[in-house]
Amino acid sequence: MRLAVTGKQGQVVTALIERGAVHGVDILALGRPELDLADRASVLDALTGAKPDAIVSAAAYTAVDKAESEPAQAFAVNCDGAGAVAEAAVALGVPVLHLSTDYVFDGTSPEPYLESDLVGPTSVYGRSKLAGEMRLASIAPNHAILRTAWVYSPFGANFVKTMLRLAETRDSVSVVADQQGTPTSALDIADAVIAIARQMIDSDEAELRGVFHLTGTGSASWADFAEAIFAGLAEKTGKQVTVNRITTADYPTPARRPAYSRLSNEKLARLYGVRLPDWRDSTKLVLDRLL
Ligand SMILES: NC(=O)C1=CN([C@@H]2O[C@H](COP(=O)(O)OP(=O)(O)OC[C@H]3O[C@@H](n4cnc5c(N)ncnc54)[C@H](O)[C@@H]3O)[C@@H](O)[C@H]2O)C=CC1
Repeated sequence: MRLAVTGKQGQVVTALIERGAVHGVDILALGRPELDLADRASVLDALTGAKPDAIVSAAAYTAVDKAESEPAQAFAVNCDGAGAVAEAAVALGVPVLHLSTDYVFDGTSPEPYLESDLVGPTSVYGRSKLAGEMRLASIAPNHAILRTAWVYSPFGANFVKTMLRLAETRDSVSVVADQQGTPTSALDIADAVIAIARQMIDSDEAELRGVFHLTGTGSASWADFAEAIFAGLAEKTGKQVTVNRITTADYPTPARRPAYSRLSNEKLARLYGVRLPDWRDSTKLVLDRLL
C-alpha cells in the first residue's frame, strides 16, 4: 500500500513515516514548496503525480491562537486546501482520510461527543477546520474525516515537549484544569490511519465513509496531563515539578477553546475495529523516548 500524505514535518506526518516503515506501507510525504495547500494547482499536481492508493490529508494551519488574527490564511489552508486535496482524490479515484479536530464543537456537552452531534466551533481555527470537513465531503464522497484532539508525540511542537522544557527551569508550572479532553499520541493516530486506509481500499462499504472520532481512551484536563508528564519525569530523573491548577479565566488566550471536548470513539471501534490505547499508557511511551 502506498499512501500520499500532505505535509512533511508535522507530528502526524512524521509518525506515519515511522509507523509506515513498521507496517510495510510506503509513505510519501508531500509538503511545501511542491505541495502548498494554499495553492490548488500545486496540490493537484503533487498528489496526482504521486499515484497513491489513498491520500492522507494531515497538513493544516494548526496555530490556534494565531488564526484569530489570520482568518484568511487559516481558511485558505484548512478549507480551500482540503477542497483541493479532495479534488485530487476524485481525479485519482482513491479514498481520502482527512484529519480534523475536536474544536469543531462548542464544549457544552455533558458527555462524549458523537459524530452526529451538533457542531459549533468557538474559534477561527475550529471554523476553518469545520469548513474544510464540509468542503472535502462535498467534493469527495469516498472519504473518512477523522476528528482527533490534543495531539502529542516525540516530534514537532506539542504540550508534552513544552512541559518538559518548562521543567528544566521551574519547580512549579501553572496549567488550566477546567478544560476536559483526551490527549492523543500521533503514533497511535498513525497506526489507526494505516488500518483505516487498508479497509477503505479493500471495501466500498458506505458505512466506512463519513465522519469518525479518533482520540485516545480516557479523559483528562490539561492539568491532569501535565501531572502525568511530571510523574513520568520524576520516575526517570528524580526531578520534582508540581502543577498549579488554574482556570481558563486565569490564562486568557486569543482563541476561545471548548471547556469539554471529549469525543466518543465507539463508531470507529464498531465499524473499523480500531480503538486507541489509554492516553496514560501512550504518554509513558512518548516520555520513554523523550527522556
Ligand atoms: N495538534 C493538535 O493538537 C491537533 C491537530 N489536529 C489536526 O491533525 C492534523 C495533524 O496535526 P499535527 O500533525 O499535530 O500538525 P502540525 O502542526 O505538527 O503539522 C502541520 C503540518 O502542516 C504543514 N502545513 C501547514 N501549512 C501548510 C501549507 N500551506 N501547505 C502544506 N503544508 C502545510 C506544516 O508544514 C506541518 O508539516 C491537522 O489536520 C490538525 O488540524 C486535530 C486536533 C488537535
